[in-house]
Amino acid sequence: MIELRNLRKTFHLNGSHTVVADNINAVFPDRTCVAVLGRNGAGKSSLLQMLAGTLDYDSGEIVSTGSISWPVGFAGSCHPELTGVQNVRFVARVYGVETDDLVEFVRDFAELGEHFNLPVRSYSSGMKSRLAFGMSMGIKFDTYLVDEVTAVGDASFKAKGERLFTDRLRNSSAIMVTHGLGQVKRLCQHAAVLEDGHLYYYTDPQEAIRHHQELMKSPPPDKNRAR
Ligand SMILES: Nc1ncnc2c1ncn2[C@@H]1O[C@H](COP(=O)(O)OP(=O)(O)OP(=O)(O)O)[C@@H](O)[C@H]1O
Repeated sequence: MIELRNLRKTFHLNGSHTVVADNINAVFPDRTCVAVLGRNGAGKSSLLQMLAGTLDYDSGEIVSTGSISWPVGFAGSCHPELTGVQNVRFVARVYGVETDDLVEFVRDFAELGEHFNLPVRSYSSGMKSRLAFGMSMGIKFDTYLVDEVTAVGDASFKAKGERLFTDRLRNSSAIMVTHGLGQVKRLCQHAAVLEDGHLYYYTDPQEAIRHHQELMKSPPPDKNRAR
């Protein structure tokens, strides 16, 4: 379970202030996959980073009862100068899991071939995502944070990724940022919409999708206005 209590986050850049979380209160329950929808720039990735503990917030609290993954997404969470294998070994040690088991799991899942033994800086963005997704899914977390990454690869790879993710969801939760509404319907039991610093939480994903689609018809709010 993860609970947000009056979570507030503002970015300050060149004299402008962007409020991405305006005193958000929400509970993400155990063993539930929750989609986070919202327009570009709403603050979805920032929210995942705050949940992972990699981004500070201004005020409020994030209370959690279990382990939380790093946010798995396109923005590489791997060291570019290390090979795929070295990155996996490093992560295995950090999270205290059996190193060889995780290497074999990721080798099998990510299908990187020879690249697995080459520096990550030589990978395509899809390869990096496959490596990061494989590493994350190879470790048993109570909550997986996923940022669009299941959209990576060709149709058969996507299906494979989704099967693995679905398997993990039997025992874990996930908070998944996605623009893929089909995926929300297939994978998520709940969904939330982030708009103008507010998080609208729905126990029926269809309602969240309707809300999101309605919002997308109107221009974005002025995030820089004083409040
Ligand atoms: N380090 C930063 N400094 C200043 N502003 C930032 C920083 N990081 C993000 N922002 C701004 O905060 C807002 C939210 O960004 P974020 O990446 O969280 O949005 P998002 O909903 O994930 O967007 P997308 O759907 O495009 O990926 C954007 O306006 C972005 O420009």
